[in-house]
Amino acid sequence: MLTINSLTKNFGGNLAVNNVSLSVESPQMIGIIGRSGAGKSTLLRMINRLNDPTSGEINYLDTAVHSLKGPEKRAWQARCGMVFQQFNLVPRLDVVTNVMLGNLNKQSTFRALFNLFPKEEVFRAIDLLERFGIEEHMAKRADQLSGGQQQRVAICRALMQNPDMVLADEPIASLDPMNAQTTMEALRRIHDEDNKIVLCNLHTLDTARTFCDRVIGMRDGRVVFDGPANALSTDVAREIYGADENFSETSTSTNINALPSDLSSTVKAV
Ligand SMILES: Nc1ncnc2c1ncn2[C@@H]1O[C@H](COP(=O)(O)OP(=O)(O)OP(=O)(O)O)[C@@H](O)[C@H]1O
Repeated sequence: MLTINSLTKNFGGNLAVNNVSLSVESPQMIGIIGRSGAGKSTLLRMINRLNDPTSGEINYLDTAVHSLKGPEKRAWQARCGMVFQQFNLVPRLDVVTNVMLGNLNKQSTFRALFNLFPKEEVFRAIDLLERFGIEEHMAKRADQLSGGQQQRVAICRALMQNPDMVLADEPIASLDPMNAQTTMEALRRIHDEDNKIVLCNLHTLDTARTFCDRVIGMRDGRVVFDGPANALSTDVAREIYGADENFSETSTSTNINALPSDLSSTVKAV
C-alpha cells in the first residue's frame, strides 16, 4: 500500500531523515519511536508532503506521492488526516465548527468564514463527535475543553475528510496519562473499525507496545528497528535511544500503572 524508498531530508546540511525505506502492506497501527531529533516528525511531514523530500520516493497504491505538485499535492494532503501535539484547533470557534473545518479544502473559504456548512456536513461532524464520546461539548468553544477532549475533537476533524490514513505527530505528548490513554484508544479505533493505516509518533515505549501492531525505531534519521511491538525489548529500546544500562523505561512512561503508586492512585481516582 505505502512504500517508502531511500527517503532523505536534508535541512541545510542537517540530515533529519537519512535513507529510510519501509513498506506497509496492509492497514496497520504503527508507532514511530526515538529520542528528540531522531527524525520522526520530518518523516511524517514528508509522507503528507508538508515537507518535501530531498531525495527518495513515497508511493501509495498507484500515487507517486513524492512528485505531486499543486492541486494534486493538496488532494493528497486531504487523504492524510493529520493530528498534532498541540491540537491546532481554532480556540474561539465552537467544537462542531472546528470539526467541519477538516473539510475546508472541499468547500469555499467564504462558506466556511460565515459558518455556512451544508446540513450533511453538520450531521457528519456530530456523528464523529458522538463516536468519540464528546458530542455533549459540541456547542462549546474549543478552548473550554480539556486537552484530551480537544485532541479527540482534532481526531474528528482529521476524519471529517475520510482520509486514507491518519498521521499523528506526538498526539499524547501534552496530555496527562488518563487523556493520553483515551486519545490512543481513539486512534486505535480508527485502525480497528475503519481499517486505516495509523502512523503515530510516540515518545513512550509502553504506549507503542500497548496500542501499536508494529514499531519503527529511529535514531539520527535512520530506521534502526522495524518489527512487531512485542519484539521491543529493553535492549532494543536502549539501541533506539542510544542509552546505557541505566536506561529506565518508566522514565518515559505515560501508563498510569507505571507511575509511582501514590501518583497512580491519584490519577485513577479523578
Ligand atoms: N524546518 C526545519 N529546519 C531545519 N531543521 C529542521 C527542521 N525541522 C526539523 N529539523 C531538524 O531535523 C532533525 C529531526 O527533527 P524532527 O523534528 O524530525 O525530529 P523528531 O524525532 O520528531 O523530534 P521531536 O521528538 O523532538 O519532535 C532535528 O535535528 C531538527 O532540528
